[in-house]
Amino acid sequence: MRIDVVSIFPDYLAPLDLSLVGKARTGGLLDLRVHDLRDWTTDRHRTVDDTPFGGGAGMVMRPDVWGTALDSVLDDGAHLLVPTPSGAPLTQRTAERLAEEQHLVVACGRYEGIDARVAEHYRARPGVRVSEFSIGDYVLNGGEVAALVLVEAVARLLPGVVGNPESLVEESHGAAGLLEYPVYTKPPQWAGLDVPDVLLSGHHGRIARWRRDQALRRTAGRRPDLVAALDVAALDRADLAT
Ligand SMILES: N#Cc1c(-c2ccc3ccn(Cc4ccccn4)c3c2)n[nH]c1N
Repeated sequence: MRIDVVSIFPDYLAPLDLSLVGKARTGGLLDLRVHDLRDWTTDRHRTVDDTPFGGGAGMVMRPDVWGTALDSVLDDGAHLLVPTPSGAPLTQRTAERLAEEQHLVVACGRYEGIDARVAEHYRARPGVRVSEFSIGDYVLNGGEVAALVLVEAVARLLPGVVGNPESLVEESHGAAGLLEYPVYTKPPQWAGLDVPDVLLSGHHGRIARWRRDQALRRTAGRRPDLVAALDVAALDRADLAT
């Protein structure tokens, strides 16, 4: 998979040189290219923004600079992803679908956002899909943090990136749509607190049922919205697998 990220702060994406994503890059599993939007400016001041039509506070990113940049990195079949507070929620299901694709291009806006004609222009281009997404109901200063989130959420799903693929199934928002159960490790006693006895029992069936019960309780308590969407069939399949 190839992912291009375009930003006026390319150093913001430096953490993608680290850990699993960094290993995926050096191992050839992920071709990640980070670009400075200002490389496509033509004026002495390398200007990327201007005042908004219709007035209002802040500045808007110019469509012409973005158009030159995206024409340079987009190819047929690419999926243009634009982080924005007004975007569709980025979910695990979205990440799973994106991990199946060949080429993602993430356009990181700043200021009050990117001129709306940019997304409109590329939606009209045959062979290019455009998705505006959001990583949560809070306001950030730009799209770079969202790009970090998206790249990590997608890269970890690529074959060979995570050591034990089975770990991708049980985690929060995994196949059954439940939040993850609580996890414990040594020492068995810490700060006057014990590990639940069932986890020391060696009885795999009981452990699996306890974990599913804990996941259900957590999901009902913290994310009642997910309970309504629970895939009971997937839950039963997960149960049968234990
Ligand atoms: N994903 C995501 C985001 C963003 C986000 C993404 C891109 C940009 C480009 C500029 N800004 C600042 C800004 C502030 C106010 C109104 C418009 N724009 C961004 C914010 N905020 N919160 C999320 N979950």
